[in-house]
Amino acid sequence: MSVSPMIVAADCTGQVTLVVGTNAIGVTRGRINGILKAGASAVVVNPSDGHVKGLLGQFGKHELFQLVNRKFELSDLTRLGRPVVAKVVDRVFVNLAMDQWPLAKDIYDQCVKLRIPVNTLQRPEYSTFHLLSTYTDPKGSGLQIAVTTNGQGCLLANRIKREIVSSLPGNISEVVSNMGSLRNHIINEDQKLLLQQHYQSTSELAVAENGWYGLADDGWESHKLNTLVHEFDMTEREQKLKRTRWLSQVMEYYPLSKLADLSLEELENKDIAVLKNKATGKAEGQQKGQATDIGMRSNDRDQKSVSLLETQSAENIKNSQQEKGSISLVGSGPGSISMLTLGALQEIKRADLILADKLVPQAVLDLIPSTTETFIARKFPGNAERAQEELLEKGLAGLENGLKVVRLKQGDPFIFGRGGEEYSFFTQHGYQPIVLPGLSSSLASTVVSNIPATQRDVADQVLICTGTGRKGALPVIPEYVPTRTTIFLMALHRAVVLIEALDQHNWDLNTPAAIIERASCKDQRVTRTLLKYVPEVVEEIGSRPPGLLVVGKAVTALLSKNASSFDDSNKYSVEEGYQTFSIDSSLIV
Ligand SMILES: O=C(O)CCc1c2[nH]c(c1CC(=O)O)Cc1[nH]c(c(CC(=O)O)c1CCC(=O)O)Cc1[nH]c(c(CC(=O)O)c1CCC(=O)O)Cc1[nH]c(c(CCC(=O)O)c1CC(=O)O)C2
Ligand SMILES: C[S@@+](CC[C@H](N)C(=O)[O-])C[C@H]1O[C@@H](n2cnc3c(N)ncnc32)[C@H](O)[C@@H]1O
Repeated sequence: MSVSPMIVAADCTGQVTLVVGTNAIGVTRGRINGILKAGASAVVVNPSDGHVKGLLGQFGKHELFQLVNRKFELSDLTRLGRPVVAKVVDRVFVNLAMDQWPLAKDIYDQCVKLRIPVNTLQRPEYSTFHLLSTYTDPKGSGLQIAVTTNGQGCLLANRIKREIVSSLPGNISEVVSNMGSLRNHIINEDQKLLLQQHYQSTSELAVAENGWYGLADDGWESHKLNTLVHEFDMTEREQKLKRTRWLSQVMEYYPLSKLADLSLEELENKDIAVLKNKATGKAEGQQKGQATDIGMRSNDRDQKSVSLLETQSAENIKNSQQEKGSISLVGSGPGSISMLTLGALQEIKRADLILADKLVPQAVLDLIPSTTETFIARKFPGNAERAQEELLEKGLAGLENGLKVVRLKQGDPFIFGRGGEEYSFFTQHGYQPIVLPGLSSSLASTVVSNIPATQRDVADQVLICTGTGRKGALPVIPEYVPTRTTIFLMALHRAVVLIEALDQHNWDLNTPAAIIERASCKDQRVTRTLLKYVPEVVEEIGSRPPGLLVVGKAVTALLSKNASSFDDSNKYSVEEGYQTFSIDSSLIV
């Protein structure tokens, strides 16, 4: 297995960092700056020279900066440090000229012996750690982004870091600050209360795995994100942890830029979370159903603040009292907008009211005109049924007010999308829904993962099956057919019980399997393995929802022999990313 250095965020508060030499003064200044910003003392050991004057001018007044004006001695490593660690320094940067490499090697050898982390400029062989190209949010939200190419060139790392930072929403600082304060508030309120209640009656305080938060963080361990919660008979603990769980779901699923506005009461409110533009009614001069330019909409969407949980604007209701509304159930495909049908695109443009699945990704949501009321169902574990009811009620209210209502569903409406139920609901209320098919993730995910769902001499049939039935029940387990490709949806959060059930029904556990997450999205991940390893692999790689499980020989049919042989010493392979081709925006009118 290839080795990659461990990337950590080291808390250096109060530590002592030695800087030996001031060669490459620009780098030295950067090092000192970084040390001081991390709350550590920077002790520069260097005989007087021009650089020293400049350094004193820049850092001399900083209480954590110290200059030792003399040649370096090895004993500095064990006498300039903190008394609490017997004066051994905590970290060393060596910035000596190339002709002083013997001293650099001596320092390195001594640091290794004393277990002091050491970085020697331009000498990775004399370094036990290296710095990364780092972005720190200047607004102080706490967000930091670090990139390393591990020796392939710091300029490249800098360029990649800039690309990543520029791809973030403009309000990312507010997103991080807001979500951080919500999380701390909830943990301090809910979990502390539970901790007190829970531990007043038991002696479990001693139980090792309960850290400060006191409770297993099922909200934060990603593979447990979708653990089943029995909606109508939650335990007191589940009730109290509901806000924690919903916060982790919102962090995982909601458009990033919208998290800056999420408020505490919106995590408590049983109603549907909404993404609604504060503007009332339609844009100036825009007639209902008239397509407007996407460029204007997308700018508006970023500039206008968006609030959650508001009812339909009075303007919309006034404008449409006189007409009978219409409803369409629209499949939005697996995620990439290149897989949106033209029909779906047109419905999105012409809707007055959009009721979206939480799984509909931001790329598709961004196509929605900024003046369109948009509601995202909060179908989190433990709230699926209630959110469904509220969504239908909102749809009915819109129809009765004469609106063009679009129920924007993930993938295809009739593949595990409750499309049939919704069709019946609206028909029973006197509205004839139009249903527009979408590319289901079940089949699209095999294509984008190079898995031919059927192929001569490999697979002559395909089965799409749920991993989770009503109230979390297991489905009727299908028979094992060696020439079948089986695609399990809503299955990864319960891989253990599902694979146990397949085993009990004589499935060959050595059948190739693929965990496909966020298919067709930029952060797609395809993990190939064998059926028997799936539960432990799911736990090891964590969850990047939504994801599904494909089982069958087709999983490795297009791979080379050695790329598809898995065993106890090589249990899985991972492919990251999907190079979606860019869509010509002139096609999106
Ligand atoms: O991690 C995973 O493996 C998938 C977890 C996952 C589930 N639902 C989900 C996802 C996708 C996601 O959130 O990423 C998310 C999910 N489940 C469903 C939908 C479609 C919709 O509600 O409009 C959606 C997407 C909703 C949205 O995006 O807003 C539909 C659903 N949930 C369920 C079923 C099966 C059924 O009710 O017969 C069905 C299909 C019904 C049909 O055939 O049309 C049941 C289900 N799915 C699931 C659970 C356990 C967790 C939960 O309570 O939601 C449960 C238990 C329950 O709802 O009672 C798992
Ligand atoms: C309730 S089903 C909705 C299926 C949707 N109607 C369709 O046709 O794709 C939700 C499940 O679809 C799967 N899913 C949806 N989008 C996905 C994606 N982009 N990549 C992988 N799996 C996806 C996951 O298994 C998720 O648990």
